[in-house]
Amino acid sequence: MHAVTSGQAPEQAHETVSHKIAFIGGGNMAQALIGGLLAQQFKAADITVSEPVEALHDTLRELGVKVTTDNQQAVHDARVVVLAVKPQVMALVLEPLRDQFKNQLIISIAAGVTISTLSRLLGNYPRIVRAMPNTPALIQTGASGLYATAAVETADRALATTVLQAAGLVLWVEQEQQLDAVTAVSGSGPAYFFYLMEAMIQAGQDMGLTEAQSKALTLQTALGAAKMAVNSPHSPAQLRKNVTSPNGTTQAAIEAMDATQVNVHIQQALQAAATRSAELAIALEHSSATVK
Ligand SMILES: NC(=O)C1=CN([C@@H]2O[C@H](COP(=O)(O)OP(=O)(O)OC[C@H]3O[C@@H](n4cnc5c(N)ncnc54)[C@H](OP(=O)(O)O)[C@@H]3O)[C@@H](O)[C@H]2O)C=CC1
Ligand SMILES: O=C(O)[C@@H]1CCC=N1
Repeated sequence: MHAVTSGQAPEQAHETVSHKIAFIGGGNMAQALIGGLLAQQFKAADITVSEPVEALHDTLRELGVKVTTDNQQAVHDARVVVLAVKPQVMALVLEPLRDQFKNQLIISIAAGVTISTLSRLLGNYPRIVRAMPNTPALIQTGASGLYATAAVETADRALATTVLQAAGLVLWVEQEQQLDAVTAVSGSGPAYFFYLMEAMIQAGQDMGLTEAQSKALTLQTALGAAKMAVNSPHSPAQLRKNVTSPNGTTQAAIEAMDATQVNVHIQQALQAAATRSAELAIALEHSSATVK
């Protein structure tokens, strides 16, 4: 795997790039990525979002971007097209766009939709990068896994890196299958931490704290633990041991987690996410319509 951390993008990315970006689908993940782009060097006037749900238009317009319901119009002048619709509707979305791509780099962020499926749906259009970002993109602390076939040129890889780097960490994988693992770890990952936060906030309340108190303590602890894990030379395992005094309170908590094999359940949960990603890939491989 090749990691490209956030910060200065490769030099090629800044050559003759107009940065005109079209998003097909303007939901949660598109909005998160747009938030990251706007916080970096990208101009709102260069971003067009095609989104059929009128209720989302005001939210999108507040970001300053152009909003349309016409996918063909959105992709027409774009240099980069981000496919940000659900995997299940990708075939329906791409069918009318099949002949619209001439000079655009396509970045698909849809879980489980393979390059071969995208390429087939687009009449063998070659300039496709798959990316798996996550919602902290909104605050430029996202993490994205990227994959492209060997046919995709360096300049297009650099451009994809530039776009996703606006959202945070970029990491290229060498095999497309690894995107299933990326999806399980970081694509879906924010949800697992929110799930843990929900449980901790509830536990604090059950033990006598107010909701506000428990929430404040839980969120600050999550922030502190994440910052320590990112900045410390020690592994997460060592940092955990540092909190765990012999026969103390943390040991009691960890023993309770080990007794019910919480770690095994977490591994099984991530495996389920990766399996679902692979299932979507298989279901969509020969599809020309919607898939469950
Ligand atoms: N949410 C996340 O954390 C992440 C999501 N992803 C991927 O991003 C993609 C989008 O996910 P997310 O943003 O959560 O989904 P959302 O449902 O929030 O956004 C997708 C939007 O696309 C709209 N849409 C449906 N059909 C079309 C069409 N024909 N043309 C244009 N837009 C259309 C949807 O409208 P409607 O509601 O009417 O269908 C919806 O508003 C998915 O493929 C997902 O796998 C990747 C990484 C993380
Ligand atoms: O849940 C999903 O399918 C999408 C992909 C990764 C995060 N959300």
